[in-house]
Amino acid sequence: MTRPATSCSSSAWLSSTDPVGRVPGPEWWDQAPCLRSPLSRADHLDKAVPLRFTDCSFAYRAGVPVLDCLTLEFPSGCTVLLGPNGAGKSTLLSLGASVLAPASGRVQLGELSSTERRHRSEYRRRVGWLPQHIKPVPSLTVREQAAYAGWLKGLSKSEAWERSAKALDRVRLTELAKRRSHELSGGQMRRLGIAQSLIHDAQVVLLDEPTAGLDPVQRGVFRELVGELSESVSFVVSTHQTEDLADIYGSVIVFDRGQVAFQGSVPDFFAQAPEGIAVERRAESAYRGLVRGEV
Ligand SMILES: Nc1ncnc2c1ncn2[C@@H]1O[C@H](COP(=O)(O)OP(=O)(O)OP(=O)(O)O)[C@@H](O)[C@H]1O
Repeated sequence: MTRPATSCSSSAWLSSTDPVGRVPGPEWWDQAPCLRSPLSRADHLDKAVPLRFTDCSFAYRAGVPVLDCLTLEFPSGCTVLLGPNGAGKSTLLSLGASVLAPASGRVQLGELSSTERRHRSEYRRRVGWLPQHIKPVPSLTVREQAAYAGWLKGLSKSEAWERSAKALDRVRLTELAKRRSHELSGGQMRRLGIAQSLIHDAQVVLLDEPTAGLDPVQRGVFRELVGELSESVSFVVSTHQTEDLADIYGSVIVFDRGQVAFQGSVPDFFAQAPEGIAVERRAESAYRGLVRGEV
């Protein structure tokens, strides 16, 4: 591996020749050596590539399926994924991120398969993912951790370092860039996770409860960020927060017990609520009518 450009050389992370060996990372970073290969410009030309699940089945334990022959295509644009606890939303996003592999069926981004060995690194470069539980990488600063995520997704070290500044700015973490990431609060850590998932210009970004623990101002920042990026990136956002649905998303998927209970536009979703329900209660009412609840 080549050394980074000069402007970056003061950073401990950038001066290491093998950051993968030096830093024990969160689960998706542990796969770094097989993920890492240089990005080309052409990778991001065609943004509107559908993420598709075809006849997908998955179980953590034999005989207890979380997904059973699920077929689902996420539309381009911003999609909100709703569903009760245990419905399988995180599992679905982990399969979409290729952190988990289906027992049968296919997960594809366009023509790329998440499980075919020859497609895997390309697939992972095109998909950004914020897991539900994001961990600090010991000894790295906030900016180093963001840059490290970009490097693992195929950016050069110097490019990852440059882009990390923009990514942190987007989530309003610039002031904390030099702090060790393990010193961040839960909400700040979440914002770092969002920055990491955006740093390499993925085509599809999967965010698992990105606004959990964020204060109202930071939820507003998230809303603006998604609005700003959604012309060039497709988002799938799993959340339990339905208040600002119409302000952020174009489509809604309600997931219940591993199956799609509803898929459609935001107005179609609101139309599921009984007539006469106040505007501010329509999303909650529509949701309640569609799900059977926790398993
Ligand atoms: N690592 C695991 N090992 C065994 N079972 C698991 C594991 N992770 C999730 N499950 C089970 O799989 C099912 C789906 O869980 P999942 O986390 O995907 O749901 P979810 O919709 O994201 O829930 P929540 O809204 O509470 O985050 C649940 O029954 C859960 O108990």
